[in-house]
Parts: sequence; structure tokens; C-alpha cells
Amino acid sequence: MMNKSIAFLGGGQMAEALIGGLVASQAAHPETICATDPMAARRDLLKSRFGIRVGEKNGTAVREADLIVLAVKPQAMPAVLSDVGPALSGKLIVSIAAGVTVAWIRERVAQPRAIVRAMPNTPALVREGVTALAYQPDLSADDVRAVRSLFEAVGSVVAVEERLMDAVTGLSGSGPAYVFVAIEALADGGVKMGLPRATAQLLAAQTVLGAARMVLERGEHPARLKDQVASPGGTTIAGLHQLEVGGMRGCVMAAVEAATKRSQELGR
Ligand SMILES: NC(=O)C1=CN([C@@H]2O[C@H](COP(=O)(O)OP(=O)(O)OC[C@H]3O[C@@H](n4cnc5c(N)ncnc54)[C@H](O)[C@@H]3O)[C@@H](O)[C@H]2O)C=CC1
Ligand SMILES: O=C(O)[C@@H]1CCC=N1
Repeated sequence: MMNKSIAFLGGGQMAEALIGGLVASQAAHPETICATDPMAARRDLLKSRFGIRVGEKNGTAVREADLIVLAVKPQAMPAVLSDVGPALSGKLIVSIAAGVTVAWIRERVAQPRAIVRAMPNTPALVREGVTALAYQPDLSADDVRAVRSLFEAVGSVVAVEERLMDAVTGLSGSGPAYVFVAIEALADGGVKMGLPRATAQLLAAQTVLGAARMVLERGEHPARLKDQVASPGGTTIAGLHQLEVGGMRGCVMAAVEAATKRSQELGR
């Protein structure tokens, strides 16, 4: 159980995924979580679905919590910080905004206890997220524990230098969207070849999940695992040939590069 009260400023998609994972894992009691959002529909959904406290006023939420998660869009960050900057004095701040740097936040808040930059992803909702954290070496052991347990409750956590956070954003932050497209495309292929949609979608999603588990649990190079599927003169190598003709590797690498560059732009 987390021993800190948490305020999420911004109750959108990513806050929902984090809150959902936190509540499901029982890492935090819903009463200790508060989320703010100007949209009544968002507040109502978060309150009814997870039993957390909700509000409209960022200042009130900040004053009542110790750990503040900045979960608004990067474009909304200047307005939020000019509103609550002074109230953030003494608080542990975690920003999940793409591109926004610790230095940029530090210029806009009065005397925070610490600022941690985090990049989670939406599979946090089902506790299969992955979060990269960038924090200063002088972050207290208690604050490291609090931030790590927030994100470990919803998946795995890696520590990176802050300069790598845009690349993380391009890969795992945005990555679930690429994988959803891949699952949809696999299912479409199955439907094209005559499978019912529901069967095709199940086969596609479980294939992605199983392949990912093999990489993580066996620790083997993906190329080796790929070779084990491809029989000489068989079906798989025929499919792999088409992926190479279509430029799948270059296309996926270019997607990570484009999203990384966009994250860098958002931080300027
Ligand atoms: N969606 C994702 O997969 C990920 C998003 N992020 C980051 O998380 C942040 C939020 O992204 P999403 O949840 O996708 O966006 P979203 O648009 O779903 O959520 C943002 C929420 O903030 C609310 N909001 C706007 N102005 C506000 C204010 N002044 N005070 C309080 N709330 C306000 C909006 O009404 C909205 O509900 C962004 O900075 C994004 O870069 C990070 C990792 C993954
Ligand atoms: O698309 C975005 O800007 C956010 C950041 C990472 C995932 N979604």
C-alpha cells in the first residue's frame, strides 16, 4: 500500500490507465487518490469506475496531496503550472507529459521537493504497463520508493537518463498504438483469408502476447525465436518474405524515430 496521497492533475486516458491499475492492484486505496479535470464527464467516469475523489480545482487537489502527477497534455502545462506553481512548494512532482523537461518545470514551480519525469503507457490499465523514470541522484529513498511503487503497481519500471526520455516516448509511450495497428492488421489478414472476425482478433492478440512473453521470459534474441518458427520451405518464411518486401522493419524504426522527434518538438 502506498503511504502517500496522490493527486492527478488531468483525468484523461493516461491518468485513467494509471488510476485503474493502481486501484486494481490495491497499491493505493481509492480514498487516497484524487483527480482533477475541467470536464464533468471525465470526473464522473473516474469517480464511478474507481471510487476515487474528483474535483475541478487543481489548487485544492495539490494542497491535499503529497505526490502530484502532472497528467495534462504538454500544451496545457504552462496554464496548469502558472495556476498551481506556488502550491507545489514542498511536493513530490511526477510529470508524465511527453517532451516536457524537468528544467522547464523547475522554472515554473516554487521550491518543489523533487521533480521526476516519467513515461508510462496505457497497458498500465491492465497492469502490463512499462514506465521509464528519470530522477536526480539526490531523490530521497522514501520518494524513490513512492514513485517506483506507483508505477510498479501497474507494470514494470526502468530508470533512464532524462536525455533518453524522448526516445522512450517514441518507443514504449506511443508503442501500444503501433501494436494495436499490428493486431488489427493481423486480424484483417485472417478475415481476408476467411476467418470470423472474433476468432481472427483473438488469434492475433494472443499471438502478440505470447511472442512478447517469450522474448521477456526466455531472454533470447527475437531473431533466434523467429528462426524457430520458420521451417525451411514452409509457410512462415513465405510470410516473412512479404514483410521484408513491404519494408516492415524500416517502417517500424521510422515510426519510433518520428514519434521521438515529435516528443523533442513538444519540449521546445
Ligand atoms: N495517452 C498515452 O498513451 C500517454 C500519454 N502520456 C502523457 O500524458 C498526458 C495526458 O495524456 P492523455 O491522458 O492521453 O490526454 P487526455 O487528453 O486524454 O487527458 C488530458 C486531460 O486533461 C484535462 N485537462 C485539460 N486542462 C486541464 C487543466 N487545466 N487542469 C486539469 N485537467 C485538465 C483534459 O480535460 C483531459 O481530460 C500528456 O502529457 C501525454 O503526453 C504519457 C504516456 C502515454
Ligand atoms: O501521443 C502522445 O503524445 C502521448 C505521449 C505518449 C503516448 N501518447
